[in-house]
Amino acid sequence: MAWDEAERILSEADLIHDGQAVDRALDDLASQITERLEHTRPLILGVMIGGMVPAGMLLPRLGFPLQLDYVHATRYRGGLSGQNDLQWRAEPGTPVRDRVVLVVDDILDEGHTLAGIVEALQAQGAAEVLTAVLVNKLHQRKHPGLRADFVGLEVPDRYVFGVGMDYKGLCRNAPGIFAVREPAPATGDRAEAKEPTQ
Ligand SMILES: O=P(O)(O)OC[C@H]1O[C@H](OP(=O)(O)OP(=O)(O)O)[C@H](O)[C@@H]1O
Ligand SMILES: Nc1nc2[nH]cnc2c(=O)[nH]1
Repeated sequence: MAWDEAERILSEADLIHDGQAVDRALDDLASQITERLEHTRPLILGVMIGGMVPAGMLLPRLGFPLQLDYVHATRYRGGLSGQNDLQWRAEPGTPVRDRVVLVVDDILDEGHTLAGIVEALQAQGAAEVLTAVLVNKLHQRKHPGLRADFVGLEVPDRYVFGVGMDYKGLCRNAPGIFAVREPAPATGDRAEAKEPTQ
């Protein structure tokens, strides 16, 4: 575990959304989800590990009958970039056949994790699979056609952590959403960038 490194990264990180913004986003997510799912007796599946924090903050905001369970599927496995394969560590313990299922995760980045989970739940006979993420990362590298049904906040195309999201397995408890500070460009790069174009 990179404890010292994680402390330094947190102290130098840029705050993208503070705790109040996260709370407002969760309120907003909850009202959208309520409008869509309140009469469906849904099965809510938190995606371990990161999804457990936003799922835990979201659930008390949902005032209708629902059932909670989890799946554990991971692509990053403590690293800062995703592997090609989605590793399943726990399939849902509750049968999903004929159920309306809401998958709750912390972040939609390239979308391979959510796509793999949605595909598995559909293959298991779920009646409908919806997805909710606390944050959506803005870039053009998404798994084709992948969008979350409910999105709390947008984040820039940087490595982010906090509210469930980790930095090398740590910092998931940071109370807002932070982005790892990017190193300043090398002097040579800067000089090159300033070079006038002919
Ligand atoms: O959209 P993608 O590019 O597929 O990435 C998003 C996934 O990455 C993180 O999981 P990770 O594999 O790091 O596991 P964790 O929940 O244990 O942090 C996060 O919790 C999402 O599940
Ligand atoms: N913690 C964290 N996990 C991710 N999984 C995919 N993208 C990210 C990210 O930016 N931060």
